[in-house]
Amino acid sequence: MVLALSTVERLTRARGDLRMGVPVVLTEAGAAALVIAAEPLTAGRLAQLRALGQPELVLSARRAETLRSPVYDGDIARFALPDEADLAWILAMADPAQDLARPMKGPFRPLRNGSPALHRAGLALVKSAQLLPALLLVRVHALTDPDLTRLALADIAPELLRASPLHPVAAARLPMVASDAGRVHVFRPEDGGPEHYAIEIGQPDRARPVLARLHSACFTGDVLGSLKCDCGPQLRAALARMGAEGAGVLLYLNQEGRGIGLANKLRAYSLQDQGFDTVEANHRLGFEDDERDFRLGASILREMGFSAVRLLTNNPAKIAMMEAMGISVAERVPLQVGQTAQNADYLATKARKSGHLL
Ligand SMILES: Nc1nc2c(ncn2[C@@H]2O[C@H](COP(=O)(O)OP(=O)(O)OP(=O)(O)O)[C@@H](O)[C@H]2O)c(=O)[nH]1
Ligand SMILES: [Zn+2]
Repeated sequence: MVLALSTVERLTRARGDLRMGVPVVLTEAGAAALVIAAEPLTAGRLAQLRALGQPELVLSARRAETLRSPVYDGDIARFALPDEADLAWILAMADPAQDLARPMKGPFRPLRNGSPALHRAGLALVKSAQLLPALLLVRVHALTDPDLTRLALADIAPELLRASPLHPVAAARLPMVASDAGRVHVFRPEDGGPEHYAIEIGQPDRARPVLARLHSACFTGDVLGSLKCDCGPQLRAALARMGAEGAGVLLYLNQEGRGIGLANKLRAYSLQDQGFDTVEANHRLGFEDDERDFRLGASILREMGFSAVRLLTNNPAKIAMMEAMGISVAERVPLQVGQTAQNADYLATKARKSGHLL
């Protein structure tokens, strides 16, 4: 008997492979390519790739623009990998950490012939694995290695890379400082991705708009008391308000660093120490300003039986996404706490560039 894996199962496996530094096979109408993420690349794997053919380096357009290299393929850029390029060169192309100290010098050899479809799909996959958006691609003809995960181009559709349906797995009563009547629910996505949590306070009436907060994980702010952002005070103020009103629901979404993960957020913090603001830092790393999928929050709310919220937020994008997902926002409840000397510039940048309400 043959057990065929579903597309979602192969996508999840591919993300794991890429994070380990294992190549994945992408196919499209007879063409095939091996892709491997730049971040976990080793010298041994690089040598194996070179033995198979001429590797191409793929970066996001944002990263290529930072390197002042022309971009021919819209949101991505392809380069010939120079024969003399070693691991350090590839990492310096991928990671902006040393951009100022040791600027990368061109001329780079951008590629513009042939279809960039496999390159683009590979980069989306690498990014969804929360790795720096940079990869090597080698075109191959016949591929015999049955151990490698294979994906067809159609498997890497944007909707498949996003959060998959979530289901409740466990819940328990949790008395908290903010309220005796707390209950924590864990939701697990079908694609094996990170779990997300709902903290229910009291017994909110499902027939009326519930006081709700969509909180994105911030290890540095929530746990360490970082002064660089306002997340910790926002988390505690939201719970306190729900405790005072006697009812509410706070979703704790594991979308650390606006969806780029803690490692990349710390890379962004290092760039901020070099003088770039929070948005510029994300762009230099090759990410968009905000890589979160707020549909996640709406689906958990719906799963819990809520259809209308009084949303604690200063972010209009969260309100728009709730409405688009059929959760009506009866009221925006501002959440302005935790301003410090160290986060004044950060909050001002969010207001100026990301449309946050003050
Ligand atoms: N990439 C990146 N992420 C950051 C930075 N500072 C904070 N974060 C992350 O930003 C997110 C903030 O989450 P929220 O407080 O839910 O979002 P918000 O968009 O500010 O909206 P509201 O607080 O609801 O107004 C968390 O995931 C933090 O980890 C930064 O400088 N760079
Ligand atoms: Zn934070």
